[in-house]
Amino acid sequence: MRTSMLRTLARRTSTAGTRRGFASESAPDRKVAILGAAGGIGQPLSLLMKLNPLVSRLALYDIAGTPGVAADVSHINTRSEILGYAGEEQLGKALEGADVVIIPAGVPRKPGMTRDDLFNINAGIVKSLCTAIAKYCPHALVNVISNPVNSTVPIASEVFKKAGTYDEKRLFGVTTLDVVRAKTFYAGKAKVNVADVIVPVVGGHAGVTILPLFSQATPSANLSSEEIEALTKRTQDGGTEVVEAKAGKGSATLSMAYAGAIFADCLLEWDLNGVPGCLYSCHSYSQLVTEPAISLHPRLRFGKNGVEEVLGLGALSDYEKEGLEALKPELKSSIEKGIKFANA
Ligand SMILES: NC(=O)c1ccc[n+]([C@@H]2O[C@H](COP(=O)([O-])OP(=O)(O)OC[C@H]3O[C@@H](n4cnc5c(N)ncnc54)[C@H](O)[C@@H]3O)[C@@H](O)[C@H]2O)c1
Ligand SMILES: O=C(O)C[C@H](O)C(=O)O
Repeated sequence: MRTSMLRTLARRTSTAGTRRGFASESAPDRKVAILGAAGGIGQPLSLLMKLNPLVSRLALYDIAGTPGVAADVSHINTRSEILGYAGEEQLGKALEGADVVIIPAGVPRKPGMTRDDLFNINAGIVKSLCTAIAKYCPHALVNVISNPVNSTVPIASEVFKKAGTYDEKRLFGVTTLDVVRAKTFYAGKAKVNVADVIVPVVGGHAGVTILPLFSQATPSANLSSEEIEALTKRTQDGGTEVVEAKAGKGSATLSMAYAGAIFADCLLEWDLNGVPGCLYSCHSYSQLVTEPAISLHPRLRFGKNGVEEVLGLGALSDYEKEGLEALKPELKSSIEKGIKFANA
């Protein structure tokens, strides 16, 4: 269902000039803030969020470079008003009244690095941005993209706990890109229409902590265990595949912007607008933190107050059961590292 978003957006924007071409005035006012908006992910994500008719105000914040991005994006003839903010002194204004905050701020990997190698720089960035979120928009839904996600989300939750604003139902690590990849790779191997594919992915967002559940993939296909293992490995190494192909010029940006945009769209439609009975079956890393097991659940049901129900893992194959046991120590230690940093 999510994959139809861009087609829908394209259709809506292509009818510009008609009443239907823009979000109706009756759609609720929704402010989305992107922190790190001038970066490799931030720019295409700003574009995609500008195309989303559920957004009425889009605040683009970065330490520098946002006036240009904001001027550029603001010329697109869609509903949202674009607000550009640069420099720490403008962070509060960027966040005030935000319903959804998306954080792609921070440094990306180069070949040979792990995501955890980014911790020293990105942990501090996420901590300070979340401190500001707690102050200026404590009830926002917060989507953390900055790596290492397995540690930055715990940092965010600790900051919010200290500020008294923590709501486990409103904080998300964006691992949607793993789902996007799993669907693409599975469709290619199973020779099925990618638009029809559903693959739950559980765990965290780094190497073996990413666990795609191909045994539950639909449409089902008769893949061999070798093929399933190869698909699993490719999904786990998808980020590295891009980092190596970019050869020092960063990591996934365009596919990440897409993944970040569809997840935010899901929250805007299903959570904030309370569309009933919807199930987002492809993500997430939520409600985690002190209890890693909780973060392993892939399916979330959204309601007006964020996550309303966390559904179970479903039946796992023996291979997936092994993968699940293998990922727990690394995920747990990354979570603990984040918690320790936030409380130091
Ligand atoms: N969760 C995922 O699946 C996923 C996927 C891809 C990348 N990432 C991560 O996203 C992050 C960003 O990647 P990128 O390719 O866009 O990097 P980038 O270097 O191109 O952009 C990062 C942006 O963050 C900004 N920034 C730095 N400090 C900031 C601060 N304190 N406040 C606001 N903005 C700040 C920079 O100015 C820059 O514009 C990296 O940590 C990367 O590892 C995560
Ligand atoms: O691999 C990275 O460093 C970026 C991101 O986490 C990804 O999965 O593409």
